[in-house]
Amino acid sequence: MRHPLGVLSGLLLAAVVLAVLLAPVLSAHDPGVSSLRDAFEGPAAGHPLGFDSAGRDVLARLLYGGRNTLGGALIALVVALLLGVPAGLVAGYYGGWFDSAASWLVNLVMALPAMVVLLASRAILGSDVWVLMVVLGFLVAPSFYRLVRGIVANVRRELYIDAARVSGLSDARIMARHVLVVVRAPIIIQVALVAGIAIGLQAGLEFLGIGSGDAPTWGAMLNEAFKNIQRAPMLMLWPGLALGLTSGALVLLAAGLRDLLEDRGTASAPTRETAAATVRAPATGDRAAAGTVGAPAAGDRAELLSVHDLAVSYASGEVVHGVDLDVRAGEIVGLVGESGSGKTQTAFSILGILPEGGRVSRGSITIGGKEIVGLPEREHRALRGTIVAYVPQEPMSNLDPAFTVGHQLVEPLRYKLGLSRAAARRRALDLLSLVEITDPRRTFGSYPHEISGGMAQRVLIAGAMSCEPALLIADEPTTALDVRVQTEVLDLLRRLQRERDLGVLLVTHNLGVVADLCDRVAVMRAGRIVETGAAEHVLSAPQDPCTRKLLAAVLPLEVA
Ligand SMILES: Nc1ncnc2c1ncn2[C@@H]1O[C@H](COP(=O)(O)OP(=O)(O)OP(=O)(O)O)[C@@H](O)[C@H]1O
Repeated sequence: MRHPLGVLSGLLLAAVVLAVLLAPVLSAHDPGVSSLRDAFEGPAAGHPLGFDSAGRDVLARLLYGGRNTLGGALIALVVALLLGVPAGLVAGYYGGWFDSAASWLVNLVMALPAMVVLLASRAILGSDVWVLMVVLGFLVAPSFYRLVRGIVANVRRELYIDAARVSGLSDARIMARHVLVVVRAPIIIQVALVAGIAIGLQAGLEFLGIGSGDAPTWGAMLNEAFKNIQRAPMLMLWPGLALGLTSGALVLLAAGLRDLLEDRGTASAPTRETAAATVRAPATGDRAAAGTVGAPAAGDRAELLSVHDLAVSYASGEVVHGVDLDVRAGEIVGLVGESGSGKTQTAFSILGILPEGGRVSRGSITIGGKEIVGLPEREHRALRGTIVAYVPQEPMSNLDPAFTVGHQLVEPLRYKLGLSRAAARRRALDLLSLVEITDPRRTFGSYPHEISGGMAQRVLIAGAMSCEPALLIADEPTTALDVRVQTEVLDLLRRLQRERDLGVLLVTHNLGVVADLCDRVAVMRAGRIVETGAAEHVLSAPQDPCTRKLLAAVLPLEVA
């Protein structure tokens, strides 16, 4: 109702579609039966729009013709959607050879003039209007492909997509849940525009006399009326009006949809209320059951994480050169080093999410005794979230802005642990309490932009803890937060480690954080570990110049 023009065009389209569907009810006449006696006769009883040049009822032809015209456009649309959208999704998400091949093909198709191809198709495939509409679908599919590919390629780079991968969701799920939701609105708008184009092209073909000829369509009616324009000009009016109003309504509807759907804030408001209302529904108090789910106690493992002689290489060369690192259950190990020293590359190797082009070129990584170098992606994914979890650096950009916090917590619980919707919601609320969020219900129903950075980081820690992992990798978990919140989040990590016997690998460049939290520390420089030992020992008697430099960076703070 906020967009009257959109509503009006929507209603007009609905009326046209309804009239066309109800053709047998609205007109008692056969659109093909002619009575030459009545040719060019004006309106008469039972024939409100009169007769055409062959003495056929104009209203019947208009209604039945609408079926063919709109049906033809629908076929073209469905073909275009089926070809363009999946191809665009795959090309945008994965890139690579498929993207190159599909983009090449799309450029080729777009270079062809549609009318000429349709004329040639008619010569080869015959005059069946439905077949021509399938060809038209092929010709307009590139507009969907380009639209979807462009958006998906952008969304693919968002951190929340990486976060979803890290939490162990499969590509298909990520595409369905996080990517499709972003392309949905533009696709709907494009559908309205392409429908208008398809109707126009189809009518154009029929007007030129290249369509099926015998079946009534609005374009064929125009063609016939045009031949007799001197004698009965009114015959042009009805199909012209039908085509003009339908195409115009589609364009206006597309504009209205664009105004509403592409303005996220306004469009998502109702959903948000619905989501919040669901969350506020009375919850059953059974929280104990949820606590039983998860991996076996981490303390059973002798060595939780063991990295030996790890090397990471890109085409440009080796960036991590033989790193050794161990994390035991219940231990917090700091991995420190200046920017570019290889901390993140080491952490990503453990998570099995090295960026494209990067690979573990040497060495071994075992988690709970299991070798993970060379593990198929499927098995690696099964480990992520459940055995090893990840807390990323920038909390805000790792939450999907299109979903509530609750939804993002519930999703992995349902699909990784197989919990029912209600059980997953209870567990998500428990997790929010676990990370000391004061009003879990409210946060559960909030969208990421409605919570603070500190809360977002707690939510991500809750998410990481959701499947009770044995090992947590936290990459600079406090850099984006102010000092007070930093302390709170660090306290929270310490508490979780103590209570749950969690092994934590804390990636940071801040030796202050290490002093505060870590049992042991490994210092990296230029892709190598240059110093390692008990945190207390390393901090009180640093051997390596790099450690001394990092230490000097935090000392002024301590003095202050
Ligand atoms: N995609 C990539 N291709 C090639 N080299 C890369 C790539 N990503 C990182 N590197 C290189 O790997 C090295 C280590 O980077 P890494 O991100 O692990 O550093 P870091 O210690 O985590 O730094 P920061 O604290 O700034 O995040 C850097 O020299 C960087 O140039």
